[in-house]
Amino acid sequence: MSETTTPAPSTKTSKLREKGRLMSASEIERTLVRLAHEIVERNNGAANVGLVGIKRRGVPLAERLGKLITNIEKQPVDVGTLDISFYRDDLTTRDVRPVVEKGELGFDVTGRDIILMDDVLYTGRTIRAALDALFDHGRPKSVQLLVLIDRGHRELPIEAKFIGRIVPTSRREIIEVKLREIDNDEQVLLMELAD
Ligand SMILES: O=P(O)(O)OC[C@H]1O[C@H](OP(=O)(O)OP(=O)(O)O)[C@H](O)[C@@H]1O
Ligand SMILES: O=c1cc[nH]c(=O)[nH]1
Repeated sequence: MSETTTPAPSTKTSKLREKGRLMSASEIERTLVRLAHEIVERNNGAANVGLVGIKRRGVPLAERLGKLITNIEKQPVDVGTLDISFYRDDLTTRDVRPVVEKGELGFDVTGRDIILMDDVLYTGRTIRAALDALFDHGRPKSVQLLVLIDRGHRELPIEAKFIGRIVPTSRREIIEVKLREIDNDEQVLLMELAD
């Protein structure tokens, strides 16, 4: 993947201040229950569905949705992982390239209805890289995108089919999704770059 863009201000190099909480733990849970039902409804069940989470926070989302769908449909659902990391050329973050890390996805995606999932959808570049990576593993029948938060500012023609919450944002704002499996915390915060 050789592609450049001007990213959101990096949470790793910039001072951020909290503007408010967008979702609590119980709101995240209820949203995932709703999304599980939507996936089943729009795919006429889950027999051909496979879930693929993008590291890092797409992975616990995929695992949780896998359990929820299994409970609804009373049959197991395949859950896999794609590892997309960002290569930042310098710490001023003017130049960012999504990099696909080599590794097993976990199941054969060929002919399957794949629900690709991540925590935040912003420019769409992570998803674009994930789609390339997914097709390196096989040829799905369909790929449907699920995100917990859609914050707008797309730079590519990529849209989610399943959305937890649409949050209009400015480019100075950042969505921080915290999940207990990774962050030992569970909430969604709206942050802003401090002056
Ligand atoms: O639509 P995009 O502009 O590609 O942005 C969305 C991506 O940004 C975040 O990852 P981040 O780089 O913050 O890494 P992290 O998940 O490891 O914190 C988020 O988890 C998405 O994967
Ligand atoms: O606000 C943003 C933008 C990209 N990725 C995030 O996690 N939050």
